Amino acid sequence: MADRFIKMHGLGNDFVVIDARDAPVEMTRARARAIADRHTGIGCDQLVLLEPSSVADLKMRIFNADGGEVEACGNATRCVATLLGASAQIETAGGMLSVSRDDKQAHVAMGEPRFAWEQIPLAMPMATERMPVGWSGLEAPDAVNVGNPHIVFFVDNADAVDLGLIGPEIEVDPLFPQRVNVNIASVDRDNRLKLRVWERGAGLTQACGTGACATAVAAIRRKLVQSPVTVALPGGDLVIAWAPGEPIRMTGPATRVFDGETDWSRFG
Ligand SMILES: N[C@H](CCC[C@H](N)C(=O)O)C(=O)O
Repeated sequence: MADRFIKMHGLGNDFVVIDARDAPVEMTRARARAIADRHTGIGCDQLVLLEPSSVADLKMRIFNADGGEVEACGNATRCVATLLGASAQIETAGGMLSVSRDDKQAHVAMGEPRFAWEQIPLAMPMATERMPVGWSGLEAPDAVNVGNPHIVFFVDNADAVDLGLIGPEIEVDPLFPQRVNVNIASVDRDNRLKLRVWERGAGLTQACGTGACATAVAAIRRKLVQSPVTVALPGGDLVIAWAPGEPIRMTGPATRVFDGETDWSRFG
């Protein structure tokens, strides 16, 4: 019997979504990597597996293109929100998420950000604002956990940084025991951030929802912008709202591209 999937994207960050709520699909690192492969598989930045939940409308599991299972994916959360009712709860490894949708946008409460070095996590005690570290001229970043680990550098022009070169180096630096998503941001014009992201386990993507959340939180803390802030990614804009003590709220589009069928036993 053919297995169904839905190809979706959030601002060009693309997903293969498998709804396994009625029939389990065994997912391994090798199978996730094989499905995500853009040459020999279906192709996506992340694979999203939906399973039954005893505490929410469903459980969302996220696998990066390298096969690694991770805690959070903001763009995928908006996509999954459009498969549910007007409002819903989604259980993830990074925490419980409240989502809602209208005919154009999806809205996600991403939980509260965490800032302590052991919550990022870092390999040693360290201030996580204007950290005393640097790579190839990128200095004094902020580290934020928004369900998954992010490091945020603020520069004069985000487009002037060769993120394809420096991103993979920082991603695997021993300072980050679970690796890290690397964000390069600049204040674009009044109250708007330009953001480029090297994603842990996926590389350069058109957009990163959790990256936009982490960057907006760091910029609001530094008083570079005020909440709500527009974050301009290569694939388009997200609006992020946050104040200390509150969950991060993200709003943006989600696109269903096509429905497909395959046999998962072919992969991995
Ligand atoms: N690469 C991320 C997962 C996907 C995040 C991104 N696609 C988003 O929209 O948040 C990580 O390893 O934590």
